[in-house]
Amino acid sequence: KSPLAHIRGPQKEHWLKGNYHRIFQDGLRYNLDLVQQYGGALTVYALLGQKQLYISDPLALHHIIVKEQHVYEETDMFIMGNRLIFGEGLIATLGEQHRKQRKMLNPVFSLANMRDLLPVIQPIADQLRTILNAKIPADGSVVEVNLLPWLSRGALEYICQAALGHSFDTLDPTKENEYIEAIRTLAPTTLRLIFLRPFIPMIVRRFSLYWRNKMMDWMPSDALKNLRHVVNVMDTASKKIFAEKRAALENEGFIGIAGNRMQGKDIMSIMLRANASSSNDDRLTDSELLGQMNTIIFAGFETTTSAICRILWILAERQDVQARLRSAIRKAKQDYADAQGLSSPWEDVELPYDTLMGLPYLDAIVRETLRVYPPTSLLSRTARQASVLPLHQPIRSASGEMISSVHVPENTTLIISILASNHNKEIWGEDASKWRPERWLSPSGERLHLGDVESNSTTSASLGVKNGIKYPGVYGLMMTFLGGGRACIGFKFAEMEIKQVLTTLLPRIHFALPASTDRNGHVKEIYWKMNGLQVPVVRPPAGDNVTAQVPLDLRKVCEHDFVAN
Ligand code: HEM
Repeated sequence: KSPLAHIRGPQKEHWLKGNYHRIFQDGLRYNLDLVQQYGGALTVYALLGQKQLYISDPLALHHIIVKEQHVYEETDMFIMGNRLIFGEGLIATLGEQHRKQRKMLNPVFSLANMRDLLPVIQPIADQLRTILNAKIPADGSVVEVNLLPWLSRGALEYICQAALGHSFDTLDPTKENEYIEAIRTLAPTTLRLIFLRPFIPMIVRRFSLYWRNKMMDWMPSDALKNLRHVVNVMDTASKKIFAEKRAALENEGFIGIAGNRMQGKDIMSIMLRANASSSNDDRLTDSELLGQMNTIIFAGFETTTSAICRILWILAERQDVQARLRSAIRKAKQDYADAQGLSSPWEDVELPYDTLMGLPYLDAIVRETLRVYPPTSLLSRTARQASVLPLHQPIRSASGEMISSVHVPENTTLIISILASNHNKEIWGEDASKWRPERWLSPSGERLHLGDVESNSTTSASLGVKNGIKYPGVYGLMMTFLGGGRACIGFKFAEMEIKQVLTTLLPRIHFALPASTDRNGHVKEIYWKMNGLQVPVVRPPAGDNVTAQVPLDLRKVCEHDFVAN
């Protein structure tokens, strides 16, 4: 009998899909209810009835992602699938090879390098604002704009310029670029092929590249052929950029494609320089360096787009919060302009990195949104050997006794519930599921968060710590960017980008939920699906519940859009 048999969980709900359709598709409430009913460790049925563990207990997660990370690794399906698409980058390697890559790459994402990258993303955020402004009527009336494609194009441009030091003019839809199109279509294409993912390890192990290509030719799947095209385009483009940077490094002593603003301060250039000056043991191969390029761009694009969309949607709904945030941004920009003797309109003032990152109310809004609505809500791991997971909070077993550890058989798949961890009432309080940015602020409005990896403080006042128990997350002790050796390497970049976009858009643009009605009198109601990532759609009857979109009403900002002094 499986040691998992006595761990409780929901009944199988579909002979083929188990509970997966409820968990991964549209399942925010479903996921939270599971944990409410069964606790921090439960079993669920995956495809074809396989039992998996679903974990949100803080101590168990500490074991999975920190203490026994070598046991609980990414699944073969994830690693092999990513290797086929991205090459030998961070999300396609395990164990010692992954550790070596992180050793090289962690310093590349240092605070000092983020400071250097802020001036790169500022003009792009300005360009986005100019584009949106051009759509807004000058007479103060409202226009409905689907923000998703614009925020997504912006996110792609920030990460391409930051990672490659190269502009693809992504915000100009008239300038088509094959590489950008490939990156943009990658996620939807792989989503269409999700049913093939479980077979990837078997196919990779049994068939050579020649036969895999033949199988692709024979299979009547446009999505599969499109994926092969996308991968080829990404591969060709990344090799070309890589060769240019390598040549620049060798010829000129710094890396930078002619005409770029970066002068070798982009992520790839920093990485190439660090690699060139490292010892033989630490040095990454060309194929590993190349593998990071598309990985970083892909990992940093949809996630931040989803986060920015979510914040703007919340601000559109919560006009009081929008006004308070806009006022805080005005004050910060005016103060900075006064201190520097700047004469430009306050709306156009660019805040330096430390001021931007230190704005308390902005910080509270970003943190609270990423906590309550983590863009990546669920992750998988495989137990590479049998192990025991201790639990902070005991659970009731199928036979009724309370147990405080779970025996995990070798090859068990585990689901890490970032969502349920961030909603844990024991850690975050009874109102854990409520979006309340004030929880990150002291009564006098100062920043309260003490839980970042850089912070040494773990006082009892610290948010995210209860009686010494905390999640091992790198950001505010929440699990949004994970923790341990595979934590998100780009979380500081994501935070900077989100804050820069908000401080650029809010001074001139007012956001509201769409108010106009269709011919049947229905208003568009935005609903967030949970399909792996959080995806905004418009609910029927005004929408189709499928097409990803964020339609909001935009207008010029006027004086009553600020908090009265
Ligand atoms: C709000 C935005 C973001 C969220 C919520 C997010 C979340 C995450 C999470 C949960 C992981 C762990 C995945 C796993 O273990 O399977 C991860 C890994 C990763 N993220 Fe992010 N991320 C964001 C933005 C970014 C950005 C902007 C970049 C690049 C600049 C980036 C680059 C990466 C990379 C390369 C990894 C793989 C790390 C490794 O395996 O060592 N992410 N991210």
